[in-house]
Amino acid sequence: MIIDVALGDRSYPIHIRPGLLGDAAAVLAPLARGQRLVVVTDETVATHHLATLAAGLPGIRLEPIVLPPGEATKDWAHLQLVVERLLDLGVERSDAVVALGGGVIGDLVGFACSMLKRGCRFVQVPTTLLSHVDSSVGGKTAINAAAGKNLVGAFYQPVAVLIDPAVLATLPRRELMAGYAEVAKYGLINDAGFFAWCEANGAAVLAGDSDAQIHAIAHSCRAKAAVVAADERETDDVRALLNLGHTFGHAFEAETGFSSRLLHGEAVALGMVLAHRLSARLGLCPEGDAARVTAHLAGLGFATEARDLGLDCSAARLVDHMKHDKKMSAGRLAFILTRGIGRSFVSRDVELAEVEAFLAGELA
Ligand SMILES: NC(=O)c1ccc[n+]([C@@H]2O[C@H](COP(=O)([O-])OP(=O)(O)OC[C@H]3O[C@@H](n4cnc5c(N)ncnc54)[C@H](O)[C@@H]3O)[C@@H](O)[C@H]2O)c1
Ligand SMILES: O=C(O)C(=O)C[C@@H](O)[C@H](O)[C@H](O)COP(=O)(O)O
Ligand SMILES: [Zn+2]
Repeated sequence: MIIDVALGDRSYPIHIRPGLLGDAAAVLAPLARGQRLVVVTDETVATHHLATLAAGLPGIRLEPIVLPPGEATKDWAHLQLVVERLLDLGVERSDAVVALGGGVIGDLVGFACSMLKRGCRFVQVPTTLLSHVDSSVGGKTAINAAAGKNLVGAFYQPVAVLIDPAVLATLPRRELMAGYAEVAKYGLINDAGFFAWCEANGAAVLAGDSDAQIHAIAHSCRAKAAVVAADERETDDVRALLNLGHTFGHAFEAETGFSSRLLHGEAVALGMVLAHRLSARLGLCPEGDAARVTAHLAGLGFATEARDLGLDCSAARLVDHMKHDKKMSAGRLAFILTRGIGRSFVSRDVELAEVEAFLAGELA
């Protein structure tokens, strides 16, 4: 199956097929200059999947750059390391660098490629559910800064995305769940029917049912491709909806130091619950819808109570993290709220004092 991301002369295909990782020559061989491809990956992904990629590319020499796994790798030091290695390897602008891994590798490598010689091509070969359904598509690339999540980055599109759902067989359940949060997000944003599908099939996705996983991936990629085509640079209050739950989520991630204590998807799951509860408190969303979101995610094993994170911090401190949100403008935060399941919208009417009072209640 191929889904197109329609962006004029920067359009690209998302290929989705079980077994694609070991059979990628048709897409990747034409991108290999001098029969060589540079692949940036992490240690865990290299162990599980690098040999499969290589086996499907006979006659092509892979030059792997292997980084430590985890969110901490999305930092200045590893950005510099990747850029310097790409320069040492003589990567040219017209070369295509392969980002093989989860969202950390995709975000970091995409950003490195955006600046290498003012831009070389890159291919996303995502290996987590989160990167299949979200991070590999749309061209948001970034690293984290001391001040917060994804604060240094660029919009820079890949030339192709290759998704092999079979690689999810080696992904730990906790990581599968983290990706599932971003799947459910598409339903909560603007597709109540898809949220109902998630309620019926979420457990199957997490149990490894390949039909359910492929449906979740394809539906999510189509939804994301449509949003990105409509508002690539998040200027029209369309793409910003993909940030549902992220203003809370990124604050929790910052507070836990971008560590494995709290994964991005786990933070987003809790953040989406809180966005629904805050919307209900503001009289915008039926309490029943907020309860339904909590019930679905809690039923699958997500933490849905901020107080259960064991954070040793005040609501004011979390709001301080939120002040670094990229959706801040003229001192006001654009917050993704909702009128109910599938009815999210961008609000600029939320007072940070109101958010702080709400969070104080959630942490108590
Ligand atoms: N650019 C975007 O639009 C976008 C969207 C959503 C999230 N993100 C970013 O993505 C990052 C999270 O991505 P992630 O959840 O993929 O995390 P990740 O890249 O850290 O991968 C999760 C873990 O799974 C391991 N792994 C990857 N594939 C595997 C496989 N097939 N089998 C076994 N282990 C495997 C990795 O080594 C890592 O330890 C965050 O930094 C987040 O901010 C970006
Ligand atoms: O692609 C987007 O747009 C998103 O917002 C997707 C999010 O899931 C993702 O976490 C993104 O990196 C967050 O973007 P940011 O601009 O808040 O850093
Ligand atoms: Zn996200």
